[in-house]
Amino acid sequence: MLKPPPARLENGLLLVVAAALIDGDRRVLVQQRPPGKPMAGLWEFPGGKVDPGELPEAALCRELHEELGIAVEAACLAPATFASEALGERHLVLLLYAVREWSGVPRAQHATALRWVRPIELHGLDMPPADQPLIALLDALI
Ligand SMILES: Nc1nc2c([nH]c(=O)n2[C@@H]2O[C@H](COP(=O)(O)OP(=O)(O)OP(=O)(O)O)[C@@H](O)[C@H]2O)c(=O)[nH]1
Repeated sequence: MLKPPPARLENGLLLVVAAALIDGDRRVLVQQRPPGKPMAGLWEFPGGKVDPGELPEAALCRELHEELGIAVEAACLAPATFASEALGERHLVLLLYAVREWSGVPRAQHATALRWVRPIELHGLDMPPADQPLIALLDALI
């Protein structure tokens, strides 16, 4: 079945939601983008594009279930920060939520690998350009 195109705001912005899953040791979960996808090999926060007509929080709960096999209540998504960055010919707006409660054990469903890292370690990972400004903010947040 053909997937509907991702949500674009009227002005052409591409809306993406992502989660900083934070565990009891102040570590955050990142996943490695698989081969065949744009930016393959880079580490990112789990998440994805918001579908047409979908609320951002519903999209993120859906993506976390699809990508990690975990269940997250929308009420457990705490707005953390955002990124705004040119992405090829488009412009990406990425909403990052902090998540401290979920059900299940995160396991990579599509990603090449998962890693739990301290915020300081994010500086040493290859991440998409949009994520760079998020790293220092996360350090302060966690
Ligand atoms: N999930 C996620 N996407 C990010 C991050 N940083 C960043 O630039 N992006 C970009 O945001 C877009 C998200 O698209 P995606 O391909 O992961 O979305 P998706 O899961 O809906 O994939 P699909 O289109 O294959 O179904 C990509 O262009 C990705 O490179 C990040 O930290 N997490």
